[in-house]
Parts: sequence; C-alpha cells; structure tokens
Amino acid sequence: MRLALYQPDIPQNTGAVMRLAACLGVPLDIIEPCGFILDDRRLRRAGMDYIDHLDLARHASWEKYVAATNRGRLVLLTTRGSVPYLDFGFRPGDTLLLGSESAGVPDAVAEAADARVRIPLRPGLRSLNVALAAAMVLGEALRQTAPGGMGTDGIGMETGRD
Ligand SMILES: C[S@@+](CC[C@H](N)C(=O)[O-])C[C@H]1O[C@@H](n2cnc3c(N)ncnc32)[C@H](O)[C@@H]1O
Repeated sequence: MRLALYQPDIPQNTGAVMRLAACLGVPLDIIEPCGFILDDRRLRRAGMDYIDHLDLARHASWEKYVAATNRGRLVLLTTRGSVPYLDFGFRPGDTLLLGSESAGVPDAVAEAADARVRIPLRPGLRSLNVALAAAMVLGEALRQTAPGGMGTDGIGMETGRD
C-alpha cells in the first residue's frame, strides 16, 4: 500500500499526510508542482520529526510519476468516485491517490486511475480535508489487506512530544 498526493496546495495538510504515512509505515509519493516550497517551515512544523521516519519520493510532474513508479493499481479518492470506499476491494500493492485541495485532479489523471472511490458525505456538503480523507481510506485499505499489520505498536516514541 502507498499514498500519493497530486500537486498539494497546503503545507499543513501535506505535513499531516506525511505524519500519517510515517506512523503507519506507508510510503508516500508527492507529485509536484506543489502550491508551496516543499521544505516550507510550515510543512516541517506540521510533519514534525515524523518526517524523518518517512519513505518519501518526489516527482517533478505527473508524467514523471507515471514513468518512474512501479506500482500496482492507482486508486483515486474523489468526491466524484463511482464506488463507496467501504465497498471497494483493496489489494496490498495499491496506491491511494489524493487530489489537490483546490482542484482535485484533472480529468486525464482521473481517467488514468484504475479505480475511483468516494467517501459518501451528507447531501449538500462538498468534501473532506485531504488528510482526513487519506486517513479514512488508508485505514480501511490496511484493515482489508494487512489485518493486524497497521504498523507495530510504536506508542511511546519517548520524544516528549505528541
Ligand atoms: C478538498 S478535496 C478537493 C476538492 C476539489 N474542489 C475537488 O473538486 O475535487 C481534496 C482531496 O481530498 C480527497 N477527498 C475529499 N473528500 C473526499 C470524499 N468525500 N471522497 C473521496 N475523496 C475525497 C480527494 O482526493 C480530493 O481531491
């Protein structure tokens, strides 16, 4: 299982996804350009020292990401997905791709995905924060594919920080 962020806009969100990926032992791909400088201090603050435990790959463009990665299925999280994520059968090699905060992903990227899943929301409400959407779907994907394997119990890194 991997996570991928398509052209993220908000460093605090990217920091939160980095922390999620580090804590659950899931590699993260960031598809640039980002709406901020990737070593932005706001991102460091959000990702804190968890960033140092992250398996991170950066890609200069969508085309370079597609060419460079040897991955399984690309599962796009999108509010326009046809399949509710709880009805989707995840596989261990899947990459969960999330869109940018401002615009999601372009049609060409959505069409290149092998599947498009959505988190059902109450009528009239647009979308979740990208990091929360990532956490919900990653939790379900790991529950299905790695029962009992959502990382080791690393409680108490004893850094004195949350
Ligand atoms: C703030 S949302 C993007 C909203 C954007 N205006 C759009 O139309 O896609 C950022 C990302 O979080 C994920 N996301 C948020 N809510 C979601 C939902 N209900 N179902 C699936 N993915 C969701 C998607 O990957 C989305 O591209």
